[in-house]
Amino acid sequence: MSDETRPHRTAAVIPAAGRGVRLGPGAPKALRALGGIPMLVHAVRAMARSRAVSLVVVVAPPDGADGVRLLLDEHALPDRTEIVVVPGGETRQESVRAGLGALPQDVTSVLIHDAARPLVPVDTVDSVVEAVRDGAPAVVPALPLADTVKEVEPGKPGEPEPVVATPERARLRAVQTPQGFDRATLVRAHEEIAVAGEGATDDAGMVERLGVTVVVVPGHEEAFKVTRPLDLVLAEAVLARRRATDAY
Ligand SMILES: Nc1ccn([C@@H]2O[C@H](COP(=O)(O)OP(=O)(O)OP(=O)(O)O)[C@@H](O)[C@H]2O)c(=O)n1
Ligand SMILES: C[C@](O)(CO)[C@H](O)COP(=O)(O)O
Repeated sequence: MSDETRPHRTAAVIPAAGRGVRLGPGAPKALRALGGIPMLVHAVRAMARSRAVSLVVVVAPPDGADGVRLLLDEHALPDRTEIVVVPGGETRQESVRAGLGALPQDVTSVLIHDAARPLVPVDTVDSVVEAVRDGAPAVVPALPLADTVKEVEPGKPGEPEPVVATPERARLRAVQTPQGFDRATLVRAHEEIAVAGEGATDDAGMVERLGVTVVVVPGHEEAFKVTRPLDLVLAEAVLARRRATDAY
């Protein structure tokens, strides 16, 4: 079967194996409550809300896959979406690779979505899926920046850092997830691109290093990443507003 006639199947991989150090002490971030429900459950529901996504692979903390499976079984999730749980790794990149390894043969495109972005709207998910299905090998949702950004020469902790450049803000975008990929392209990036230390901060960056074009579609303010304590305050407020106005 040629690529044009092969049926599309889209899966989402949710890396959820991080500790959440910047959020402060407590359970792994993905398991912390947002509106009384673990952040991970919100993220799985956000992917499952897209009719294009028929499989979600959750990448759990390395020693927590059984616990995450039990937790997901306790919450209502759509029957039409298959959910698989695998253990993750020490870096985000290792965790994503573990998720990719769990995909069945028939999956043609993959979304990688942070558990830490629990409130991404379904329209954002669908616009990423659509761009991949239309032929883009790599797609990221993104927003223009409100702040001016400086490039600095990192110095010693506590010392002022010299500014080396001010990139033109109009050309910058803050990138979110889900990031969508042609499966073969993303797998190749994870096989060929080695990133030292903490690993790559996003998957699209690895695909860029292959020399493959990554395109941007509009992101959404509510797809923000819960990273620090103030983000959790904002997420609770957004969720409370949704619950008051939607059947959420
Ligand atoms: N070894 C890791 C590290 C991160 N992640 C996941 O990657 C996403 C984005 O990472 P981030 O927001 O940085 O989460 P943490 O690594 O948990 O945060 P921190 O850096 O504050 O510890 C999260 O859903 C996180 O669970 C992962 O699956 N495996
Ligand atoms: C993938 C990502 O969410 C895109 O903005 C981001 O790079 C993740 O970074 P983190 O430091 O691992 O949270």
